Amino acid sequence: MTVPLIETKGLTMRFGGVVAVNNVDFTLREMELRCLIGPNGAGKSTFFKMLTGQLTPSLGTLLHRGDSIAGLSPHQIARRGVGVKTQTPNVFDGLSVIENIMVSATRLHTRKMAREIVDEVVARVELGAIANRQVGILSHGQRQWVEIATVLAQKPDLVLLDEPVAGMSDEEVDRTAQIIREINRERAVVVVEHDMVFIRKIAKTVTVFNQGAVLVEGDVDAVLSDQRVRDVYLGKAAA
Ligand SMILES: Nc1ncnc2c1ncn2[C@@H]1O[C@H](COP(=O)(O)OP(=O)(O)OP(=O)(O)O)[C@@H](O)[C@H]1O
Repeated sequence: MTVPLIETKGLTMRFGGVVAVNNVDFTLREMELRCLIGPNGAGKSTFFKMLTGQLTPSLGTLLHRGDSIAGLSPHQIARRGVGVKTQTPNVFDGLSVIENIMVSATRLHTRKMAREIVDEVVARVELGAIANRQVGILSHGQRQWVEIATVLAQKPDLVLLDEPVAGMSDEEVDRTAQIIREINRERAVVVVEHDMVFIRKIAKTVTVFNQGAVLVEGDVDAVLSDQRVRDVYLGKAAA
């Protein structure tokens, strides 16, 4: 049997008396694209932060290619090939697009290799037209794409994206969906997102969280038409 890229068993996170993530079993295969959805407070961000090393699980196992990563720092997890785009901005406004990607690439690679990576990532995310612009003057969508490019510059095998289309226009959402599909040609991707239109554009398999646990998981069409999902989430969120 092949070892999963990520596997959790009984993963649990408590904040005092609040059980934010409760006994979650989750498996992600190499090259998979998985969307995590669920209503506010369902535990998606907490689960995501355990994968990235921002939070240390209270209980349970968390494996990356069979090795425990529970308690490793975000930097150690990044070195294992897990790239993360959080909701918090992580680019330098005063630097150009290329400079930002270079800074990120040189964190994990030699300068010579970083230069090659910058060219590859600029092409992959189609940032050539704005490559020399200062990030501070870019539109919201363009900034998000630069953020994604800085994640790709670390050459991860797994890309974790927390609400990548929040605040984007319809065109920007379309473009982001394209970028994510492109990334998924070579890498596994986990996306936490609220935007159902976007989920339908990119998702194959969806995991629905509710009250800290996995409510249902499966093919996007089956999941989004599941009555239990509609009751907890779509009934309120989708028109
Ligand atoms: N640092 C913290 N301290 C205490 N409680 C927390 C903390 N972080 C999250 N929680 C609680 O854990 C539960 C799950 O929150 P979480 O942010 O993971 O949900 P979510 O599904 O990501 O929600 P949203 O879609 O609103 O981002 C909530 O009840 C939240 O209030």
